[in-house]
Amino acid sequence: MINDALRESLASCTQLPSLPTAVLKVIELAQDKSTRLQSIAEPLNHDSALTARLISLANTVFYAHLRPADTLREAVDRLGLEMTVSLALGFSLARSYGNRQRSKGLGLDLHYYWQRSLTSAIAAQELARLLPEDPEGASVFTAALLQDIGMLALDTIEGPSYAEIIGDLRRHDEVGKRERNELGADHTEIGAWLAASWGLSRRCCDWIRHSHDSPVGTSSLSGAECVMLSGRLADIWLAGDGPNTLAQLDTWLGKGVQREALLGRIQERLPMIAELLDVETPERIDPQRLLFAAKQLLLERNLEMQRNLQQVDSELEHLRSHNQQLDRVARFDPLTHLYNRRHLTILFEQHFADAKRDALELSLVFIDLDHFKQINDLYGHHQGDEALKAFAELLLRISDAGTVVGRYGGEEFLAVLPGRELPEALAFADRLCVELRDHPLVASPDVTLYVTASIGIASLKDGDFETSEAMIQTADQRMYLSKREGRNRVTAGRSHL
Ligand SMILES: Nc1nc2c(ncn2[C@@H]2O[C@H](COP(=O)(O)OP(=O)(O)OP(=O)(O)O)[C@@H](O)[C@H]2O)c(=O)[nH]1
Repeated sequence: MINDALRESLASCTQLPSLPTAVLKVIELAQDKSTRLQSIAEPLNHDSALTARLISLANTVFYAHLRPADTLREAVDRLGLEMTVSLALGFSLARSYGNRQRSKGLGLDLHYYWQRSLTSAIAAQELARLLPEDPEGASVFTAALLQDIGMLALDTIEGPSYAEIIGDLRRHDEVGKRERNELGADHTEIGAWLAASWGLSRRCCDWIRHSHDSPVGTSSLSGAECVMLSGRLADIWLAGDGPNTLAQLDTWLGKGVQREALLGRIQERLPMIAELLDVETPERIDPQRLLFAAKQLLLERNLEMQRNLQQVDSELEHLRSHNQQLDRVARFDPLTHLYNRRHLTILFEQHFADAKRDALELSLVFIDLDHFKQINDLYGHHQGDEALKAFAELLLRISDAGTVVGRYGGEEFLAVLPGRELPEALAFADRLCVELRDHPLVASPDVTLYVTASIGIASLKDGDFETSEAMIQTADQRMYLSKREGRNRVTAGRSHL
């Protein structure tokens, strides 16, 4: 979108790039389907310089006939309607705009500008010719030739500051970005607007507007896409980094396009159109060498990408293992490797909710080791730790697959028995007490350590608990009762409270 201020400047500017009446007339005639090819020649006949150029162009090898064309009518006949219009247009603009600006010695490098425009135009047309269906080569020629015409308009409005704003002409992608930032619109929009004001077809204006977009990348290119790629192809000659430009183009050109043939044909045609527009032919390139260098570049990039991918893979692996570690820290007790209090509570809440919903049994065994402070005091903290670890192993050993055990606090443990009633929970607690009685928790050459436990049991059916916390609290109170009554015992059910 062109902003209001810019639109006003464009509307009030009397010096915008313009076309002679004869060329405007030709454009108008060309829009009319009933126009006979020959009537196109009439308005142009008065422009002797243009006439001479068109005739000489029509006699080049590209439009070769047995007999040379002597008149403009014959030249138009050979060149065809669109091509005549295109060349008349380019010639008139290059003639008037090029000279004026060069004499001032300010602003845009017009010589470079016209070299790029004409190379683009030829590139678009040659690209279109290589495709299985030619999307009207002459039309793409016009749109590609005029794709940057908006730059001339912006240069006229902004004066010498325009060249400063857009910076290095060789970095064409940057030009559009800078125009949008600094002036509120880029030259493709202005160019489309200008082309519409000259009466060029809607399709041509659209192609100019989208000339700097990227192709969508389907198997074959459209006319619009030939125009989109034309400036980038021109940069192979003009931006000073052919292999890189060619490598960037590679994916868009696709398999169907013979690159060497394409570059060769563009190069062959450059001198003749350069002469018509009165600019120097861009320096020749060696397509074969350039393609080889581009291929090397692509290979290097491929390798670089593979290296990056490998790095990303190993970083991902590292993150994954770090996450696993974090997950372990969040769920497990570092000393005993049993579930920690937080995770144990979550799991119990889930079992409690399931049991409530499906009217299932659920029992909870609250275990507190007896006189643990004394163990630490007598044998040292390290032996205390060993005892806790051994107790955790014992818990796991006597638990079946459905039982969930964890460390609830310092020397407190919980066993959650889903689907189990009070008698089964009692059996579990008794087994635990028997194991503790019969086997020392620590048996090293220095220490033999027997530990007892005080246990409280709560079963869902027996308690009518509203919440999981209430059930834990009851089991805890019953464990406390076991302590009060002399430790090393199990308390379960109401009768014990
Ligand atoms: N070695 C070791 N000791 C711990 C750990 N966590 C808690 N303890 C100790 O466990 C002891 C618990 O002491 P108390 O709450 O007084 O209970 P108790 O000595 O077991 O006595 P009762 O519970 O009344 O039988 C404290 O001395 C804590 O330091 C641990 O990870 N390692």
